[in-house]
Amino acid sequence: MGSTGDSSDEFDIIIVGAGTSGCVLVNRLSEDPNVSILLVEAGEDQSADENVYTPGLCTALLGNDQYDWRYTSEIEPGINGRQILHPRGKIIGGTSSINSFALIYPSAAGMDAWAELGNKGWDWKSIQPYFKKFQTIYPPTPEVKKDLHVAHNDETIAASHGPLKAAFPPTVRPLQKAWVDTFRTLGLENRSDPLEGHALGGHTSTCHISGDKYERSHAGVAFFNPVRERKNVHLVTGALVRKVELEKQQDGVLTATGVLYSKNGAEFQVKAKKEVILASGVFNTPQLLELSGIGNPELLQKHGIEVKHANVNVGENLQDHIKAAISFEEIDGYEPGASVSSSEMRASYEKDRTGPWTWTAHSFAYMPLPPFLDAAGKEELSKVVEQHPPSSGSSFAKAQHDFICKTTLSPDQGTSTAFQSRRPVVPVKEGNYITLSCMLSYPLSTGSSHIQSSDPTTKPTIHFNYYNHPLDLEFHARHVQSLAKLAQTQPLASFLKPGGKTLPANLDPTNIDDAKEICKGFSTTNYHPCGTAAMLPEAMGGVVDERLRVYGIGNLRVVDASVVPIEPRGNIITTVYAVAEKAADLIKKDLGLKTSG
Ligand SMILES: Cc1cc2nc3c(=O)[nH]c(=O)nc-3n(C[C@H](O)[C@H](O)[C@H](O)COP(=O)(O)OP(=O)(O)OC[C@H]3O[C@@H](n4cnc5c(N)ncnc54)[C@H](O)[C@@H]3O)c2cc1C
Repeated sequence: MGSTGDSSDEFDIIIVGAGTSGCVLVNRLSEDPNVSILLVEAGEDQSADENVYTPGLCTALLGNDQYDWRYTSEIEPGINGRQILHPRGKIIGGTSSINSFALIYPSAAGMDAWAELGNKGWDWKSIQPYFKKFQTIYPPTPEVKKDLHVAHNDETIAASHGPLKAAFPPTVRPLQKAWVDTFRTLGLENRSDPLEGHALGGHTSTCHISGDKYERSHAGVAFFNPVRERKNVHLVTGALVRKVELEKQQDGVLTATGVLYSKNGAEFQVKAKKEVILASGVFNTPQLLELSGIGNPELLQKHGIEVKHANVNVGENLQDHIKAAISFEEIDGYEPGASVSSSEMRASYEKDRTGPWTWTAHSFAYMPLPPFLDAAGKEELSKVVEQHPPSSGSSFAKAQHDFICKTTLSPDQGTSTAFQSRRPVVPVKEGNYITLSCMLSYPLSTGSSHIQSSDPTTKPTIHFNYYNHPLDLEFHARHVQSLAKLAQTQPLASFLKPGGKTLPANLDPTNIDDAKEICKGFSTTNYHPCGTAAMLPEAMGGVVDERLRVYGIGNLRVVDASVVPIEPRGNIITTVYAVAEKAADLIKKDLGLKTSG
């Protein structure tokens, strides 16, 4: 690995952010030994830290300055004025190094909707191969395969051949089995390989945990470590990029020529001969664009930043997956794991990678709404949709609205991702609970993330506008009602105490108004913000084109969750990896880079 930090340094490509996307890019682009790449990361390499690599210790990472940027939303009127904490990884591997491991997949219809917005080459058929390219899936044991009715095709597992390691749980707990069996009772067992884009119903997800050592497989260990010794790869950590340098070229095109970063109190200017790529994440990427003079002129002028290129779309279109939950008191005597002390858990994990610290349970479902409604409920849902046309006249809002409403009315499309966990939805003094959650897959509400100062160390102002679009609350409350039905279905029902308590107390989810109160009063983020530098035609709200080039600027791209125009159905990281893999191919082609293998 080469040295950096010298103000005279010059590279072919500078990637800002060694996070989920940045690590994929440096791995793939450095396959060409003739291209020099600098990766600039604000955090440090903490892959050897037990909180990072031990699945069972992952909660220690959140809200801790050592690993987390610790963002917070502004007051959100739609959720009773609450503010929501938004962790983001400040560490090699970025948010993949602090997240919750679940690998859930988008729907073919959802990806096709991206293409229909004008993004040529981003339909499901074109992007699907990249979901296999980024990972290697360890096959489940025969017992796990049988008990969990695993739907992943053996061919898919065999064909996955990428750096990220993904695995099924090593053992099956009774509640995990009950989860998939409950969906079988409802006729909603998922029989479709989730990587085929048509999954529907209950299943157990894989996690990005290595199936041999039971350690977190994050972008840093999977994508960056194998290439860090390449002579053309250069890394600087603890370095905050303050802005992208832009210069007008002889042909009149405003072009990215490098970045300015600070480290240990000193500033460094580094040049990029070919490209600067922002992979800094959903809040920091728009912040860097704005600090560099690309954004809404009014906002930039307010903060004394020279307007280099006006684009009011920068930092807009922020979307997130919000989740609501109900907790049910569990039967007496079912408390798996509760009898094992943390010193015992540590001992078994350290000795031979066994015990509860190896895994975090991931019982998921791609939940359609209509199968949980009776005839009157379906009719009512259709009426609700008719009463709420697109909220603004923009062509993006109309296209987004049409796609989401059509999908929500379909019995064959999962429009919430449901899962079970053990943490009660509100803190309780006593009792054991099973919590069923549902995350609204396709939100219509959009918000923004913008600078509030020209100082790069000041956090941006983040507004999600949760439930700002009335249909989000209508749809989400009905999904909450589905959870109540799920809880009454066997075998899950047999784990819940008959007549036991439910949380939040005094709200009856079978009543739609109470279900809405559960959403407004208790829902929180599922941590998948996206969309702040959206890949869309500029007139529709775009910041980058379908080759992820920033409009109006030469040699500048964005590759991270910011470019996602419409939230994917499931948890977002599989899509982030697939987008980064596809972006690497686009960049190689555009720059004429060689590919190995
Ligand atoms: C608590 C939590 C749990 C989650 N669980 C899941 C899950 O189970 N499944 C799932 O699919 N998704 C999950 N996610 C979401 C998922 O992990 C993220 O969406 C994804 O990792 C984002 O990748 P990215 O490349 O956009 O950005 P990141 O991975 O965040 O990378 C951005 C990088 O840029 C660096 N950076 C930023 N600004 C600068 C700057 N100015 N100078 C230098 N470096 C900079 C950052 O430090 C970081 O390393 C979770 C997220 C959180 C917070």
